[in-house]
Amino acid sequence: MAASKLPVLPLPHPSVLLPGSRLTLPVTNEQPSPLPPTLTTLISRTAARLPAFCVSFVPPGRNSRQSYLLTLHGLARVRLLAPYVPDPENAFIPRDVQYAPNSKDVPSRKAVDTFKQSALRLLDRLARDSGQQIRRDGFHKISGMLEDITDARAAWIADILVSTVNASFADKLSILGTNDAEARLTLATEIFTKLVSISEVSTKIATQVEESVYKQQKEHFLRQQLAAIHKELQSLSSSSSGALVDGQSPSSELDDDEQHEADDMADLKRRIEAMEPGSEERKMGVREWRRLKRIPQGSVENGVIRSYLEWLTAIPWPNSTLEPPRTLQDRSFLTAARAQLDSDHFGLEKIKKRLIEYLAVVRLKEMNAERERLALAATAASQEAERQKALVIAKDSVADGDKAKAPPAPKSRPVRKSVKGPILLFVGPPGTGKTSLGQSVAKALDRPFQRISLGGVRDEGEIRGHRRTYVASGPGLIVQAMRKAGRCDPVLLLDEIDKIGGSNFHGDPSAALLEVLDPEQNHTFNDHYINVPIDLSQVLFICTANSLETISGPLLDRCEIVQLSGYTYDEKMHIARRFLLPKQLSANGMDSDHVQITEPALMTIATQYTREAGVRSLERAIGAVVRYKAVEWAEHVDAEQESQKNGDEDKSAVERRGQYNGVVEENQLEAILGIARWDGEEREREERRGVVYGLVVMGQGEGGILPVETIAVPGAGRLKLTGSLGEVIKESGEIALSWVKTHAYDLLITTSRAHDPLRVPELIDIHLHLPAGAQKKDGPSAGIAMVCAFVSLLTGARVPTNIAMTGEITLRGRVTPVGGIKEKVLGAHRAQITKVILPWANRKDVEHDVAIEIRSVMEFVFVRTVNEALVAAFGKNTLGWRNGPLLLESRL
Ligand SMILES: Nc1ncnc2c1ncn2[C@@H]1O[C@H](COP(=O)(O)OP(=O)(O)OP(=O)(O)O)[C@@H](O)[C@H]1O
Repeated sequence: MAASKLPVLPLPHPSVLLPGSRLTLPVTNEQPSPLPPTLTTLISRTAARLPAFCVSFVPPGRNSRQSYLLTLHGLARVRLLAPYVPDPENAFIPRDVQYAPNSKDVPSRKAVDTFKQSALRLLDRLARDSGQQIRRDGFHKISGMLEDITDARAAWIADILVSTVNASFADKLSILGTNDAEARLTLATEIFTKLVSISEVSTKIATQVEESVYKQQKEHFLRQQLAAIHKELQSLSSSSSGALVDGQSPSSELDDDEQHEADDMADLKRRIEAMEPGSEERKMGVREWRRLKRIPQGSVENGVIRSYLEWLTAIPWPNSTLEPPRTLQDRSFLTAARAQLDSDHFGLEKIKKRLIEYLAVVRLKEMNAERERLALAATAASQEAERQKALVIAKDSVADGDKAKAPPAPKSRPVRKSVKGPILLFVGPPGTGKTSLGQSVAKALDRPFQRISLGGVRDEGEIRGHRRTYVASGPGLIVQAMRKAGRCDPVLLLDEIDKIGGSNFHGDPSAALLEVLDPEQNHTFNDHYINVPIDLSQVLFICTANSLETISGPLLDRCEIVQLSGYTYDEKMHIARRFLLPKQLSANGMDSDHVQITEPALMTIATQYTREAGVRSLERAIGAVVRYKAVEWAEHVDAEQESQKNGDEDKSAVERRGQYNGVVEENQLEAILGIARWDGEEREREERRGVVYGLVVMGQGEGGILPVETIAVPGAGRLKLTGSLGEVIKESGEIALSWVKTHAYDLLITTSRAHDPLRVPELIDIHLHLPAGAQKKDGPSAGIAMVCAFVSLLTGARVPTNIAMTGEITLRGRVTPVGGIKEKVLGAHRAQITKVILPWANRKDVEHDVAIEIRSVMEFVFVRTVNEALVAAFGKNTLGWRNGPLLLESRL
């Protein structure tokens, strides 16, 4: 390593001079500024034998403010032996340096090849990215040189390339500090690869930005053009129509898009301004309005915000100025409510009584709340007066130079207290008037009524709305109903809450419903779309369900259950005459002069064309009859008019069609409604061995009869149960069979107490089936029916088909009470059962719930034990009791 002395010139940051490359710096006449020494590169044209770089000066032109240009040419690598300390006296004193040894090793082929590849790729990229032809040519020239270069010269060209390609300061420094040729090539390869990828990424980003800008510009440009075309067309059409209609241009509502757009926006703005100052909803409205103004019209985002604002401003937000309906304050409120309920519904006395109690509670609460409101308003008014007084004093004192503080303004939005009673839940079969009772309550309270159907709702979002990030998102059912109601205190009927889905991967709709119904939470109900807490505390919720089984415990907990059962035929007759027929007549443009349905005809419609607990099918059938008569009437009127037109001679048209007769008789029903659906069913119900009729309440809450069928088949002494039975009903079957087996000897089925009737005299299986297999059945109430069926099968005695029964049994042979007595008895009555066997403990239910007209036409036998049930079912002397039936007490 050769040592020498050379003068040192510090370069300004971030210049680095590499061997083989050139650097031009401006130099002023003044003293050089103390720039931080970056690299010690040596200078001397005269003093050194092996100079590190050559210099050339370009003197300034005539303008003396121009500086000299100093061009430096790098020659070799040298190391400064002592730290550089600038000497203010003499900037160019020679210092001790050491030349880097001349690397004799030729770098490996592989290193040279990869270096060349990376360098060529980089040069190619730079040439492509470069805007100037001259620079592009320069890069191509270097590429050409690079391809011809020898391996020994590769490291030399690496130095030149690194200083040419805009490498970073750190990279240039590390190249300068690496003397070994192979190491330098590897380093240069890394630098070039890095630069290529940086260039690729920045080109990509630049292209994307360019594209989006281009798109926006294009959209803007096209919109401008479109507007200009519209304008041009408008002026054309107005000038041409002006020529036609005396200077007046008829404008269609479809023409003036821009005007309507402006009107809509102004309307939206007005609605936001009308929101209560300082409220959450107003803040949100203002925020979104500002966003809307920033986003170009016609863009997707613009539409999304617009429809959000439409919703936000359409919700009836609680307002302190909203007056509660005066109806509640009226002294005759309860009498009027009673009259309303009576005018809308027949019967339902207990339910109406309960509703009147409910309305009385609502009224009391409202009156209390009103009193509190008045007291609050009085306090607020006196506070305001105080404030005004204080304000005047404060102003005076400010005028006097005294900086007294003005008293704070009172808080906005006084909260209106909730005035609702408990949440009512109407439970009962379809068509029993649950929805229409809700409507009557709303009418009585003089509030808007909205019905929300929850049947089949599986997605929480349907109740709570979907977040605005979803495509085509919108608010949930509650907010939709509130908007339609248009007031913050409507009556909302949540229909079919028993059909709402539970927790699944779409969330938990019933949990959302819980929040809606919970008075503790519903003053801040959160709809995901609206995203501002909504106060539902003024809403009166009424729920309906067909059965209570599928309603979750917490939901039931919040509700007060009001049970509606089916109607008797007698009630149906009244409802049909007083409500359904007049409703259908007016719906079909007829009146009672034109259609009269006779009493027997109406009864036939109710008994043979419909078999339901409610009156919906009955209403439909009556509607069909009325429509049929409406067609006849219309034809008759046409024929009359025709004859009048043709003069009196031509009466044949009317005669041809016959005279119109508005009376509907029983014998015309088949022509109008078709063959009766239930006719003859009773005849099918023939007495059979092993078949007994039980009483059930079905999924819709409707009572009816269900045959319990048994047969004996060759087998292994087992019981087989079919008919989509649940666990409880299966166990009931086992208990019934065990009881029969235990008493087989007493019932003369076997000849010894030790014999099993399923094994002696023959080995058999008993198959018990409950038809209507598609319907899931469960519950213990078929116990006595099963015992009777087994006894009938094994003894051959039969139970008459006019008898039906229900009751749970214990292993000791006791009959215990069951539920749904009213529905079951009504169902039995509809099915023309005349004798019903029921548990003794259910006497009170019959007494309280079953209408007197039903009790008077049906026989009720209340039994305490299975023995009594058997006597009631088979008759006193049918079964051959070994020791007399009443002596038979269970031995268990
Ligand atoms: N007691 C009654 N008096 C007069 N009309 C009645 C009575 N009960 C039901 N209706 C009429 O029967 C029709 C069906 O009643 P509604 O729609 O209220 O049944 P629902 O119990 O709500 O049935 P669903 O469970 O299917 O919703 C309505 O037109 C209603 O006015």
